[in-house]
Amino acid sequence: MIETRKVTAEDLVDNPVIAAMSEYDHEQLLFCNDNATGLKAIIAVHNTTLGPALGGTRMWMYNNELEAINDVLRLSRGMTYKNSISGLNLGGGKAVIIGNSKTMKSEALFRRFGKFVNGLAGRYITAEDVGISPIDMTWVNMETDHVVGLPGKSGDPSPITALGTYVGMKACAKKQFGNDSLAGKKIAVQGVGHVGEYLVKHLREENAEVYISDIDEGTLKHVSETYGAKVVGLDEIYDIDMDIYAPCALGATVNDDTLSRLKCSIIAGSANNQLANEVKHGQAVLDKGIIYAPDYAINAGGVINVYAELTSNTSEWALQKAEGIYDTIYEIIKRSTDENIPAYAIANKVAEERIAAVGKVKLPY
Ligand SMILES: NC(=O)c1ccc[n+]([C@@H]2O[C@H](COP(=O)([O-])OP(=O)(O)OC[C@H]3O[C@@H](n4cnc5c(N)ncnc54)[C@H](O)[C@@H]3O)[C@@H](O)[C@H]2O)c1
Repeated sequence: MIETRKVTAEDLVDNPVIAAMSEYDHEQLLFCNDNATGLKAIIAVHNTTLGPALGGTRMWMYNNELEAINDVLRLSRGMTYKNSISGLNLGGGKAVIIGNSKTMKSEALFRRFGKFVNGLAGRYITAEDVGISPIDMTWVNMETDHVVGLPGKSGDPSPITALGTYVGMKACAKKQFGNDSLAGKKIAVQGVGHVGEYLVKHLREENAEVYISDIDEGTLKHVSETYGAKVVGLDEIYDIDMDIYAPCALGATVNDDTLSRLKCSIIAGSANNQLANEVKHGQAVLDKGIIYAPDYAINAGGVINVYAELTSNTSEWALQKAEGIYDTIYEIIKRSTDENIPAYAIANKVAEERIAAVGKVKLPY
């Protein structure tokens, strides 16, 4: 997670939006409006030093423009860090469509959005995010080639995200326990949806003792029976005796309350924005001697998957690249321990260092 100071109503009175962009060095913010289709969207290009800005499009009923601006600025910056730390030749971008994803979708709206994306001539490449389905992206694709993750292309990113999370967890085990075996380790996986289920499969194949929770009873029963994982309550999961906590559902589950209860010595999962407050809880985790695998580094399998599609690499290449998350996480947590600096801050530094180094030999895209 990359925290950004939120733009306030006062900022917008005293300063133009561009001042908010300059705070975290965003390159471009494109406001898109089309009365005929009802499209209201914002595309943010944060940084293109490493390559074209890639990041998904989110459709959300924001309460006001300020919320949408804040979200797109924060998310696009996060993509710059994720793409950089993953060693991809991609910058960071994101788009938000302001509207109700249940009632406002149409072919015309997404084709109009696709025209706006196309107008950026490849500086921004879009993909699915919250509120967007594959069919929506096929409509976008009718107007622009700058789309990834289309049906029939690189496919479901969840298995590769789970693989990256699994190997990242093993890297944490190596640092914390002296070897990377997860056999016999007590691991609590919160949320056994697309990524969580594949992760449980890897863990059970290595004979870890796996505990699971999920709000969906059917999913819980399926995963428990298929892999022999033990079901625990939604809140109980924070209190059980465990070695590793793997958040794979919600953000902000590492917070004041849970940190006073968690008995684990590793936090490694696929969920985005795991630390409720990056600075406060990143430091608290370090102080408690817990190894934390920064979320955007450990869950980068999905973006690696679409990068393979973009660069015409094979799925084997993507799998191999995702296995490299082991080394990425190990380097971050080793530096975190050696320098006594929270892991999230080290991850940010590593991402920034790569951008600065490559920036010396390359003009922005
Ligand atoms: N799918 C990917 O490739 C990918 C890539 C990067 C990051 N992520 C992140 O990983 C997480 C999981 O993604 P996913 O694709 O598996 O999503 P998903 O929706 O398929 O699975 C999430 C699961 O969490 C469950 N859940 C919701 N609230 C819960 C709660 N309070 N307690 C326990 N379980 C709860 C849901 O019922 C669901 O089964 C998300 O945070 C997502 O943003 C996913």
